[in-house]
Amino acid sequence: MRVLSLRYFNPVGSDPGLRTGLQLKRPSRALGKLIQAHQARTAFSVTGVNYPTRDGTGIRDYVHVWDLAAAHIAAIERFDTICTQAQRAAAVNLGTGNGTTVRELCAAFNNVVSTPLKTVDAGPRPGDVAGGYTPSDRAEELLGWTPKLSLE
Ligand SMILES: O=c1ccn([C@@H]2O[C@H](COP(=O)(O)OP(=O)(O)O[C@H]3O[C@H](CO)[C@H](O)[C@H](O)[C@H]3O)[C@@H](O)[C@H]2O)c(=O)[nH]1
Repeated sequence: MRVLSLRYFNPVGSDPGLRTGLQLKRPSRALGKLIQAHQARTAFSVTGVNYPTRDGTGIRDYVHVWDLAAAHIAAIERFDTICTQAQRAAAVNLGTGNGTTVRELCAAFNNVVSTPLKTVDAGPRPGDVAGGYTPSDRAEELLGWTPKLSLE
């Protein structure tokens, strides 16, 4: 068996034609929670404000679903050259290479909504980590893939 693993970092976004959007009634992840708080006009809880990051909040690599879709197409097209009998398995990180903190995510959200969101600082979620982000050199080398869309 030959396996090509695509390791998404934090997928966000929707179809740029806006034919899809948030599908979950009770989202648990940051962007879904931001949308939920905005719609309900409640405060968004920033879970963890003392991490060793530039503003103390968790840092993640938010990568657009449209870019992830393009990576899948490239993976199918190049599968036989990446995964050979000699090299049967490969793993590729898919991220933007840019870390975004929760406060930066909130600021980006507020740039595109009419009513700015209020935030409240809260304790860290159990087991949560400061986070990280990934370079996409390997994805570029193997898949010819680079992310095209930013958080903005
Ligand atoms: O209401 C919230 C929700 C999240 N965050 C913060 O936002 C950042 C991102 O949190 P997410 O839950 O959106 O993403 P995680 O990377 O922490 O985890 C999610 O993405 C992972 C893969 O990247 C796994 O799939 C995991 O199960 C899933 O919860 C974290 O710093 C978190 O503390 C808040 O401040 N408030």
